[in-house]
Order: sequence, then C-alpha cells, then structure tokens
Amino acid sequence: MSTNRITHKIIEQLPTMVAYVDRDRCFRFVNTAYASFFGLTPDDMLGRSVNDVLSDESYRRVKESHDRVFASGEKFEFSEAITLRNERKCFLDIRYLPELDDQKRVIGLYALIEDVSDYYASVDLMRTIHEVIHKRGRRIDPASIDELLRIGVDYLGVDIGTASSIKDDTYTIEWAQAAKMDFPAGAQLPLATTYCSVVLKENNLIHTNGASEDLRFKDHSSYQTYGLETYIGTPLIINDKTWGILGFSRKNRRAEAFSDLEVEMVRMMGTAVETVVAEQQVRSDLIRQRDDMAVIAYTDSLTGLKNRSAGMQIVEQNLRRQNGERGCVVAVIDFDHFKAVNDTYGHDVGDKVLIAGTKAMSEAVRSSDSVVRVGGEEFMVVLAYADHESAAQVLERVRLAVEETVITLDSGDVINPTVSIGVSESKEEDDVSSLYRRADQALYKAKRAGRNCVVWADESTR
Ligand SMILES: Nc1nc2c(ncn2[C@@H]2O[C@H](COP(=O)(O)OP(=O)(O)OP(=O)(O)O)[C@@H](O)[C@H]2O)c(=O)[nH]1
Repeated sequence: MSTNRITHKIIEQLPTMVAYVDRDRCFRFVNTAYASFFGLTPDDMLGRSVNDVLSDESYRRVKESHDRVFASGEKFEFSEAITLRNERKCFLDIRYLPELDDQKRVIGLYALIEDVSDYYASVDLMRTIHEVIHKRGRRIDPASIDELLRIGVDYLGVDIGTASSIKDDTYTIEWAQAAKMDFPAGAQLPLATTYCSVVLKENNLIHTNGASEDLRFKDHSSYQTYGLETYIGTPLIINDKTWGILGFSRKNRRAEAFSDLEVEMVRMMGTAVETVVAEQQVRSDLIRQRDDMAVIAYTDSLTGLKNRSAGMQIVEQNLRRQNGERGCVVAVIDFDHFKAVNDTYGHDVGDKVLIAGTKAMSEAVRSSDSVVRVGGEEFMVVLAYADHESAAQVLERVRLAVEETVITLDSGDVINPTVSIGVSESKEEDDVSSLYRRADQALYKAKRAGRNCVVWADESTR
C-alpha cells in the first residue's frame, strides 16, 4: 500500500472533518465525517463548490479566509459561526493547511474542522446562568428567567421551557418560552394534568426522550392530552420547600437521550431560577413589612382611624393644593361630657363609645374626606376642596350620625353619645396650625353654645 493510500485510509476514519479544496473552491477530497456533517456521502460532494453547502453569507466569510491562505501560503486557524445551506447554525473550529506545488504556489488547501457547537452552547448557557445567579447587589431582573429559558430551549433542542409555581393542586406557569406551542405565562392547570406531578413524585430531576415508551409517562394524563414525547424537569426548592418546577419539553422524540452535561445544565438553571425567585420573595416581604409599618405608624390602634401625624400631613397637602375659591375645611370634633361616660361606666365602655361614634362618623363622610383621631376623645374631619355648603351638609351628617348612635350595655343601660364640632375654612395665608387653632376656638364656642352642634370659625364664610 502506498503511503498516500495509507494516509487517506487514516483520514477517512478520523472523527475530525477533513476536506481538500482546490483554487476554484471545489471539493477534491472529503472524508466521511465531513460529508456526513452535511448529510451527504463523500462521492456526493466531490467536484461541488463550497458555496453549495454554506449559506451565501457564511461562504463570503469563509472565502475571505481561503483567499488569505491562497495569497500567503501560510496555515490559518480560526473559529467561526457558520450557517449551512439548510439554515442549520453551528460553531466550527477551522484549520486551513495550504498545499504547495514545486514553484511554491498554493494549489489547494486542506481544511480540518471540528464542530464545537455543543461546547460553545454550553459555555453560553453557563455564562447566562452565572449572570443570573451573580447579579446580586444589582437588581435581579425577573426577565432574566425568560432569557435563561430561551437559551435553555435552544441548548436542549426543545419547543417549550417553563418555570412554574405549585400551590396546593394548582400549577401556574410563571415564566414561559415556547417556540411552537402555546403555554403562556399566567396559565394555570390542575397539577395532576402536568408532567410536574411526576417530578414531584420522584422528588428529583427526571427526563425522557420517548414518553410513549416510558412507564412513568405513557399512561399519564398529560401525555394523553398533550402528547409531549420529550421532557426534562427539575424541582425548584426555596427555603427547603418545593416552590415549583423548571421544565423543558418537546412534542416529538429527541433523537438522543439527555446527556449528563445537559442534565447538570438543567440543574444549574434550576438553581438560577431559585435564586431569582428567592430574591423576589425577600424583596416583596421587605416591601410588605415597610408598608405594614407605615400603616402602623399612621394608624390609631383603638379606632383604626388615621392618627394625628397622618391627619396633619393630610391638612398640609390640602393647603398646598388650595386654589381659587375652593379651600380645605377642618372640623375639630369632641365628644360631649365624655368624662362622665368614663366615670359612670368605666374606661372600657368609654372606648366602646369612641369606636362606635367614630364608625358612625366615618360612614357619614364622603370618600374624599378623612376622619382622624387627634388624641384622647378629640377627632378631626378634613374635607378636601369643600365649598361651604357641601362641607356644612357633611358635618351636619356627622353630628347627626353620632347622635343616632346607640350603645346598649350588658346591664341594659343605653348610651347616646353626642359631639360638638368647630369648623374653619382655609384662607390664603393659613398654615396647618392657624387653621386648626381657629377650628379649635370654634369648638370651644360650640361647647359653650350647649354642645351637640356645629360652629363655624368665621361667621362671614357662612
Ligand atoms: N375611655 C377613654 N377615655 C378617654 C380616652 N382618651 C381620653 N379619654 C377621656 O376623655 C375625657 C375627656 O374629658 P374632658 O376633656 O374633661 O371633657 P368632657 O368630659 O368630654 O366634657 P366636654 O368636652 O366639656 O364636653 C377624660 O376623662 C379622658 O380620660 C380614651 O382613649 N378612652
């Protein structure tokens, strides 16, 4: 056997793709690995142009590299994202070795090619996982889960990627990337009708590339309904509890079972989703706590009304908004002879009267008005942008509502509370204390006038 034939025989058996291309960019030799990559036989390829197997754009870039080797006579290595004629995309490590004639002219080149698409897809996926997990400090963006699912769908060669939560028997798709089928985020399904129930049963990552022959899946209602042949899913655990499932699926069978690398990648994607969801939970807990504390800070615990600080802020806001003829009206309200209620029936009964009386007040005002507990048995109603007439009507309703409140004690005794109300209407030059002071003076007049009445601070505004 000649050395040449031995060399060709070895090259023929190599897993590396090898081709020899002449100056016209036509194939003069290809090994089986090369031809199969394009879904052809070596004989099919001989004499054909490189342009026949690559997209025009990829051929243009590859040809530039060819030209470089033909012009320099030097070997050249590079990595390139290539699109084939059939639109398949891949990432190739390419090495060109020039073939020289006796005059040292380049008459052709050997191309040694490795398909490193899987390697680069893994690197890409790991980079995204890393970015999602380590975005701590900066705000973790829930949209990064969409990005993760999109890359996962591409990487695994599936149709659908979902991150779903499980609450009781309901399965909610929180994030979804679906190339072909419609499983939108927000959709809810009974848990038992999804493959997730199988993951939960196993309490571990599970996968199949042929559900119709897999005992765990073939009789499952999800298979009967959706007929998904390919599935890989892993539980998402947050604070030691199963929060949901990260799953990828595809209608058709996948030619090959999921590899160990793919399985580990899905586990890592699961960790990334867990990180984002846990971060979101911490954030929303903090927001809720902050809101709860704000409510506590501005609420009176006995009556549930806004407290003095909240009330004064409301008056201040209303004064700032004052415009034209419309003003802010403040009514200071005090229960009549309240000391006597306490002294006769005790403090607890006094509290009951305050609660019932203020409930009546709250029901008598409009939704734009605020009832505030200023302190003790003194209250305030702030009427925003009220004209005199409508404010007077509201305050009369408040007075009457308290008067009509009946508190019947266990002893059979009945208490009918009343209130006195002093009112002031804001003027251009008013601040919170001047406005409040006038209302308080009017309240004093109301008490002197016999109680259970409404007195306006400035008679001329009537
Ligand atoms: N039960 C109860 N009593 C309170 C509360 N805050 C203040 N008081 C009582 O309210 C009463 C207020 O009485 P005074 O200000 O003397 O006036 P009054 O008896 O209401 O008489 P006039 O205001 O003149 O009609 C006092 O006995 C306070 O102890 C409270 O939260 N609960």
